[in-house]
Amino acid sequence: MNIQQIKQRFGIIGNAPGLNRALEVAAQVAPTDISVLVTGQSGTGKEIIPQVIHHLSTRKHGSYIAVNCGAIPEGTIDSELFGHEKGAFTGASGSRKGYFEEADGGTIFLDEVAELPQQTQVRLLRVLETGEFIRVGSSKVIKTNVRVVAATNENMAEAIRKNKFREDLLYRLSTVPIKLPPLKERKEDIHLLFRKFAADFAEKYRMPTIKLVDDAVIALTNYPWPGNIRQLKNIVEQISVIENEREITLEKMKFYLPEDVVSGVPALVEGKSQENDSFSDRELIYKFLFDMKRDMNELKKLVIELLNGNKDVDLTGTQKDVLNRVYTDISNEDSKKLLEAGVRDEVREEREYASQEEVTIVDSDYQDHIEVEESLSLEEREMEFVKKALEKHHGKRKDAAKELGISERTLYRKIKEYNLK
Ligand SMILES: Nc1ncnc2c1ncn2[C@@H]1O[C@H](COP(=O)(O)OP(=O)(O)OP(=O)(O)O)[C@@H](O)[C@H]1O
Repeated sequence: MNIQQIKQRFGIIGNAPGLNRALEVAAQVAPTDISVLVTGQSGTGKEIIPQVIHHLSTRKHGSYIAVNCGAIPEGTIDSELFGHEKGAFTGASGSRKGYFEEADGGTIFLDEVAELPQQTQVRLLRVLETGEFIRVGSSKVIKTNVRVVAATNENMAEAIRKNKFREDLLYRLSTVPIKLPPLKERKEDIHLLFRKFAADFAEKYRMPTIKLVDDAVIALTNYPWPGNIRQLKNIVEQISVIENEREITLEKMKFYLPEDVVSGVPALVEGKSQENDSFSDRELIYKFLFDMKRDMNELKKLVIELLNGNKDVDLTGTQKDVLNRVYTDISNEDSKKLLEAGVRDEVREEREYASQEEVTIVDSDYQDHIEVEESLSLEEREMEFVKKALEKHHGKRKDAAKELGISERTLYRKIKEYNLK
C-alpha cells in the first residue's frame, strides 16, 4: 500500500513532508514486530500511527488494544495491563485477564507512556524483553505475543534525567522512533485540514459549509496552533456551530484566535504543559458555550410556541427536558434569579417581536445570557459539566472525554481536581 492509499484508507489529511515521512516509516516497520515510539506534541495525530502499523501487519486479524496510560489511576494500572488473581487486593472478587493477555497475537498501543508508574515500567520492560509477565497477586509466569507501539508528548530525555522514566525501557520501546511534526511546521496542510473538518461538521450539524475569505486563510496559516490539529478541529467546530454567516471574515476568525497571535506575535508561552493546560480549559469553556447557546435557542423556540399557541399547550418530552436542563442546571440561587430575569427580558423582547410580525425563530444575539452566566463560577460549571458527562456514560472516561471534546488525560486531571470519585 503506498502513502496515498494509506491516507485514503485511514482518513489522514495532509501532504507535508514530515507527515509523509512518518507514514513511510510506519508502513516500512509494520510487517516486523519491532517496538515503535511515536512522539510529537499533543494533538498532532499520534493515535493514527499505531492503527496504521497494526492494520498493515500480519497481526491485523488479532486484537488491537489502545490504552491511555495517563488516564488509568496508579493503583490499578498493573492490574489493568497484566491482570490479577482473585483476592489480589481488596475488591478483587474474581480473577481478570489484563490487556497484555487479551492482546495475545495482536497489538497494544500505550498512549501517554511517560505516565506509567515505576513499578509498571519494570513489568513492561520484562514483557518486552521476554514476552513474559505475572498477574497481580500471582506467581505464575504467563507468556504473551504482543507488539507494542507507544506514544508520548513528553520530552523523554528530560523524563529520564528526572528519574521519571527508565532509560532501558525507553531504548526498548523506541527501537524505531516516529516523529509527527507540529501543525505550525505543516503550514501547507492547515487550510486543507480546515476544509476537510468544515465539510465534516457541515454534514454533522446539517448546515452549509463554512468558508474562509482570503485574508482569514492567511491568518489561519500563520497562527502557531499550540494545540495542533485537535485545536484546529475544535475551532472549525466552534465556528461551524456558532456563526450564522457562513463566509468567515478575518474579523470573525480573530475572535477564535487570540489577536496578538494573529498579528504574528505569539501570545502563548512556549512550553508544553502550559499550552496543554490553557487549551484544555478553553475547550471546556467553548463546549459549555455551545451547549448554552443550544439550550437558549431551544428555550426561545419553546417560549415563542407558548406565546403563540394556547396557554394549555402540552409540553412534549423534549420540551420538558429543555426546561429541566436549563433550570436545574443552576445551583446558585442568585444566579438563578438573574437568569430568570434574563429570560423574562428575552420573553418580553420576543413578545414584542412576535406582535410585530409573523413569528419565525429568531437566532438573536445571546450575549445577554453570557453576561448573566458570567456571574456563575466557571469552575462550578465545569465541574458539573464533567460530572454529567461521566454520569451519562456510566463512568466510562473514554466516552465522557469524547463527548466533552477533551483528552482522557485532561478528564482524568479534572476528576482529580474536583474530587469526583
Ligand atoms: N492528518 C490528519 N487528518 C485528519 N485528522 C487528523 C489528522 N491528524 C490528527 N487528526 C485529528 O486530530 C485530532 C487529534 O489527534 P490525536 O488524538 O491522534 O492526537 P495526539 O497526538 O494523539 O494527541 P495527545 O498526545 O493529546 O493524545 C483527532 O480528532 C484526529 O482525528
